Amino acid sequence: MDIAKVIVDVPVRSTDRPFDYLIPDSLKLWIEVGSRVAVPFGPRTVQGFVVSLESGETGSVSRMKPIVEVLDLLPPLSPELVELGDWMSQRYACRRISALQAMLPTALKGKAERLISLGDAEETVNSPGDELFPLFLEADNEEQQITDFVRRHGEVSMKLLTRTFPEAAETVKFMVRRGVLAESQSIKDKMGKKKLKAVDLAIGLSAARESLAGFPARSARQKEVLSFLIDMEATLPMPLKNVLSVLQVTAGTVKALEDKGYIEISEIEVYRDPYQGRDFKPSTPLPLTAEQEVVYKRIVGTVEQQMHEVFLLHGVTGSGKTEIYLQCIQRCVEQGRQAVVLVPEIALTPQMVERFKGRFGSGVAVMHSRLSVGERYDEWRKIREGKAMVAVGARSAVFAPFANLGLIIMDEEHEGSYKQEENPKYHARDVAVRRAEQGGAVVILGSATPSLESYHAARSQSDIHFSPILLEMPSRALGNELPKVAVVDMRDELKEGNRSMFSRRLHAALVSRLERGEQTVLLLNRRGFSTFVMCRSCGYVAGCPECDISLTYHSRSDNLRCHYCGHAEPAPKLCPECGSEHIRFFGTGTQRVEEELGKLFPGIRVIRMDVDTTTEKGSHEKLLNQFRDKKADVLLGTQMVAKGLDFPDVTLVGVITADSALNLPDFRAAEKTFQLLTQVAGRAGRHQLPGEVVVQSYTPEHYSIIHASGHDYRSFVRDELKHRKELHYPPYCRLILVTLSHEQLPLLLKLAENYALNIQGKARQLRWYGSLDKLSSDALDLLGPVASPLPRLKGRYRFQCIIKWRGAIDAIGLARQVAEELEDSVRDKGLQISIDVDPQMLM
Ligand SMILES: Nc1ncnc2c1ncn2[C@@H]1O[C@H](COP(=O)(O)OP(=O)(O)OP(=O)(O)O)[C@@H](O)[C@H]1O
Ligand SMILES: [Zn+2]
Repeated sequence: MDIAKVIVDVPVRSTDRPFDYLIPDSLKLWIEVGSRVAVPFGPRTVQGFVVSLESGETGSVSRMKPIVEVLDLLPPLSPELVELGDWMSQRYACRRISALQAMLPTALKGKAERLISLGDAEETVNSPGDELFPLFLEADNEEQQITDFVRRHGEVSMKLLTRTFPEAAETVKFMVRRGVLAESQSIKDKMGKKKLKAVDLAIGLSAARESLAGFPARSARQKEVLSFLIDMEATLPMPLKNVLSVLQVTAGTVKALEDKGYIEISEIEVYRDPYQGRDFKPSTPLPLTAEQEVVYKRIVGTVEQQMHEVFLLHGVTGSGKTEIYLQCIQRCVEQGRQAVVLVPEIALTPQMVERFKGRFGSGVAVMHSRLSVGERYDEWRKIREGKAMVAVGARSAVFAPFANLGLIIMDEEHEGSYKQEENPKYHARDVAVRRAEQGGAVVILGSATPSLESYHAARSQSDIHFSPILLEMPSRALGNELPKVAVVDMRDELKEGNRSMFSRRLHAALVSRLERGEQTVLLLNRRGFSTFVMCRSCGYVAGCPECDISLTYHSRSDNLRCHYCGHAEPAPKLCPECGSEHIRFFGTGTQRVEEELGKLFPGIRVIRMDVDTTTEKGSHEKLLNQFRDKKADVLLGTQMVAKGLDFPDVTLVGVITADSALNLPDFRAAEKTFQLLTQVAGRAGRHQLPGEVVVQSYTPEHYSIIHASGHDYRSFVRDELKHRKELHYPPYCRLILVTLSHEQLPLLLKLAENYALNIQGKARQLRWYGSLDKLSSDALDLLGPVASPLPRLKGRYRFQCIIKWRGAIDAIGLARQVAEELEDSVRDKGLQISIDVDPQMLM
């Protein structure tokens, strides 16, 4: 094998294919499928990934450029992941490089760096013993200083060189041209490995013991260090800073011991552990309930056979799904295979992590966005280097580089956050199923409210995505009832003169919890709300000058911000349109609810959890711990409070407005409302004390609210599927959202119409175009073009088309092909086309 096919990191469409490179003999041992390499590309050196190896004919090989270097000892990608990347690029109409990069931690997004070393000319002049000619090394000669500096380092980055010699750029260029210095390029990672000075014994243990006697009183401190190291022999090498802090000695003392040859100080590589110093309460497997036992047996049988299968575990809140996950993982690990647990980002609570770390200890790697770049890199390396058996993480953990993955669990599988909204726009559920198929692994999709796509696929064995086996757990593990849910019609409250955001029912329920010392969770469904600024006199609404959406008021900084482009401006005191002072902030923010609570219940202790109070690292955990330790009566928050919490003293859950999201232009609005209400209701009464739920609504007659209050998933599914079928929405077809954007509106309009016409024309030729009414047939339909719900973003106008399709046709390929043809046909590079396959948001 002397040719490597490489996908290069150059973000244009024309490079979205493998390029051939020669593998130099010196690198033959190191290059595998999945290796990350530096390769020449035009005048530059870029990063790339080896996707296959071939032997070439002599003629073609001689013209190829060689690979410059291999960037890692272990290839960061496995052949399996490379193949998965290939699949993703077709499934999501994305570039292969972006699929591969999505699999790796940010730390490995290497960028080219200019390196300077000694050139041939310099070596012939100076190398025959320049110590013989000290006079030539005059320090005031800039060229000579630079040469010396480069010689001392062997190779230096241009960055370091210009930092040391600020005026050097011109001189270096001149020297490179004369061949005195040579320039090359290499790839430098964003983040290096963390190294630490560590102390170890340099002589044998018994020799060290004997030498203790030889220390005079003057070196008593050194003796102390040495005898300490002898005692701690089992944990050597030990970080130097620990020795210094434990013994309160200076670095000089330790250095003196090193000079005498007793010990050695060297650099060791350490993992940055985000959970360092934390004790997790060890847990052991619980005896399973009868319901759990049936489900466990069914899944674990397949795990033991190492076969591929997808299970949809529909278990009500508190049914003990997590215990099933834990025991299945245990079986998987006992077989020498590894497991991935996916949880939605906001459900990645410390409580969740604790349950896995408590069972599997340090064999658990945790990956989520709150970790620093370095921490994430090190958790990833723990997996790659075989030091972890279980990975718990948000959506991208589906790419955890395990060598022999046996089980992928996706908790709360219905969550929209499993879909990535930037390129590559993948859904972790589909990627998980595909990855498990490749490697003969089991997938468990767990939820109290499965997505309609998964549930429908399980029941009808439809071929839209995959065909999971449905397993159900209808009762709670601890035997207690699901909480009673009361729905309050807020229109009646208003009619009867209650203008507060709390209904009388919720108010009374809160009072009784405060009296009994029990706890309450309050949910403010913020989807669909915004705290925008409006003038009560003229109706002016403050909007973003770039994006055509209203600005959001942030009270902390007293300014207005655009959530799409980041534009910020001071909050106005007077209306810029009419000059009126009656310009106010609208919408119900968590802060306003908190203020209201304070007024209604003096002395009430509230913990507010939302994006504002959880920006700092660890703040989420701190707030939850305070609540668990009963330092507050009420936990008030957005969606964050709805998931995964399991606190024994929570007996009341209140939902301030259940239906705020029902009117969004989103065909999943009812499903999301139902899911959120069911999830949050499930936080109440999970242990001994019975729970109560109060849901406030302006449309209590809506079926999503009625069925959520009855904990009636099946009826909800029945009603919702009826709508989906009538209106041709998933799961009865699939969608592709195509968004075209350009700075010039008239041109964009023309291009968007072209796009739609071309799709329709081609579909007609292929005999795909037609009605989606006939359920069984291949069909494709196109809606639009229409202005996007966000018609302008960052100064660009946006139009969208929605492709609806069904059957065994390559609609994704068509959407992509037509987009590329359109891009090629316009010379103007200002056109951008984004393709979102199976979109979660139609915005
Ligand atoms: N077999 C068992 N024996 C005793 N207690 C159990 C058992 N299984 C689960 N539990 C307990 O029941 C409670 C609910 O379980 P768990 O949190 O796993 O439910 P869940 O299905 O994941 O719920 P949710 O979907 O609401 O997050 C927990 O306190 C858990 O410790
Ligand atoms: Zn904006």
